[in-house]
Amino acid sequence: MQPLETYDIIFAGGGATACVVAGRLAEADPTLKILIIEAGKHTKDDPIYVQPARFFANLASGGESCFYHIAKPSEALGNRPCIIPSGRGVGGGSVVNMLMYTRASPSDYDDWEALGNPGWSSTDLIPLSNKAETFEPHATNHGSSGPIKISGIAQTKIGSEFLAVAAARDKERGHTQDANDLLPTYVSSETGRRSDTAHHYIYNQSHNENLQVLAHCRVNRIIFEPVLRFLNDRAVGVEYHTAHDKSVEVYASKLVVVAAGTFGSPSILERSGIGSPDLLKALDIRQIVDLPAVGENYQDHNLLLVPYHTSEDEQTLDEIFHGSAEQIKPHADQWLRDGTGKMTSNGIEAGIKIRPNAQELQVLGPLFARRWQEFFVPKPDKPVMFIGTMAAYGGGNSAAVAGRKMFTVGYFTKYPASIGRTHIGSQDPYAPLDVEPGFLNRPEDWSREMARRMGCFRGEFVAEHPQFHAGSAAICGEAEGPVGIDAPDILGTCPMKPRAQGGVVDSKLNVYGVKNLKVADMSIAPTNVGSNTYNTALVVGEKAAVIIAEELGIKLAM
Ligand SMILES: Cc1cc2nc3c(=O)[nH]c(=O)nc-3n(C[C@H](O)[C@H](O)[C@H](O)COP(=O)(O)OP(=O)(O)OC[C@H]3O[C@@H](n4cnc5c(N)ncnc54)[C@H](O)[C@@H]3O)c2cc1C
Repeated sequence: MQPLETYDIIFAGGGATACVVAGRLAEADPTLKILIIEAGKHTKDDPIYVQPARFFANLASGGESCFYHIAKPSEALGNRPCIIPSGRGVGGGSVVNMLMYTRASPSDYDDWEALGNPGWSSTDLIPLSNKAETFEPHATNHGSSGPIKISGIAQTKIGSEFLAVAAARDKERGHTQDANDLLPTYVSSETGRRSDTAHHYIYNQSHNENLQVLAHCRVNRIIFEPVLRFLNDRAVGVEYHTAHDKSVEVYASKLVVVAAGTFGSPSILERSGIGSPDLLKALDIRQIVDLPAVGENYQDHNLLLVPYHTSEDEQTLDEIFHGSAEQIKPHADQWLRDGTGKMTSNGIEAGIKIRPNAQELQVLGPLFARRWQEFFVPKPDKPVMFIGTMAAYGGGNSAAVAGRKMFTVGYFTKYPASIGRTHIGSQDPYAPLDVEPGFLNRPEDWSREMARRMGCFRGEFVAEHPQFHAGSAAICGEAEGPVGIDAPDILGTCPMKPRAQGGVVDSKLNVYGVKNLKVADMSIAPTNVGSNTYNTALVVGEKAAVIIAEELGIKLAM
């Protein structure tokens, strides 16, 4: 790659959303000079990213595919810290995630619009979700020609058994339409490959020399230039550190887009002097904009992965998730031969987005009842939880799978009432962040059980079942050590709202108080969505591309 002297647009961060925006703009106008600066490595054609079933071992390895943010210990988690991963590498979360396909509830986007964001309603955004996808399972109201391929070929029977139990034993349950079935995945049935944004929006345009990606480079701050004295500052470039820790400045004539994700984007803004005056003063950073909402409003889904034993004749993915190179080889060989078999699967084959029945509401008590009445009753498309199966052991104790086959049930709360924050603790772009996710701070955030009724059930893997205080349905156990409880569907730390109501960007994604600076990633989501968040990242990316193309007078493909 021959570096250019200046660029038209620079992306600070090259994750799921950035690749969509940059790829769409480059495709529409190949003369546009675009630079993506990404902290992680290139991911092109690397088996750990493109072979779907390798996602688990890749995450469990604790390697360089993710940032692992260690939060401050909190009372609600028994004074333990929790660890929250976020994607790292070209494609960000889209190359490392669990490949589960679910969509936001329409009312989620309508809530965004109602917060003062014209053009962000479900009527505006669902067509953009369709534009991004080719949805292979037969369904109405989905896309049929987008770059992201969605399929759903079950490799085990565990998902269908789970759905059979739900249908037969839980007749009173409330649920929403998406998802309430076998679960689609971000996998192409034609190739068996993961459908991430790096390969499907960026690497497929490697012939375009004006679309450049710098991997292993960490953006430190935005460079500003005053427009006029006393007037807003204008973003003109970024300063980044190379893998060899050399500091480099690079300039953009039209726009800088911060797209470093829910943790990365507020950090870059704060290091650039945009944030709370108290924090900036304490860290000796020159204030560009007084914007105290930066880094606040952190939201996620709470997830518990609860493992069970199953019978030895059951098909599971344990040999790929936890197996030796020798055990994995036949599956990798089959995948290389014709893109089929267990290597194409994430093992997460069924799920239900559930709402409680009248009896459960009684059990859940008055605190949740208030949240139910105020938040869930007026929006019948919002689930309280997602419950789904994984046809493998979903924990990190390798002894668990020695000689026993396992399955796991995942319990996600979709709209936790608890809200947290993330801020920088120093000017150093490599320093750990001060993260307070707020998990379970509010007692309305709760859980539910099904696995013991499934035919494949052969007992709990007790060591990893949550231990509750007597009489409590919502407090985490008192065991020592860190706890994994986030989904990690992280969002909200640079929310799109009016400035006076705690916003960081306006509905055109412009950062308040400066010019030529936008944020485009899941940090702009002002409120939570009732789905895993990759789909919403695609939507934000497609919408950002439309906004930027309109402003630059570029015609985008519809
Ligand atoms: C482990 C995991 C599992 C998930 N499973 C699912 C799932 O099954 N289904 C689903 O729908 N969603 C899932 N998600 C969520 C989904 O992947 C995210 O919502 C999505 O990736 C968010 O996109 P983003 O653009 O906001 O951020 P990201 O994709 O995280 O991109 C941000 C990028 O910015 C880079 N960056 C950060 N700081 C800097 C810096 N200073 N300089 C340069 N680059 C920087 C990062 O390296 C990263 O590549 C999962 C996420 C994770 C992490």
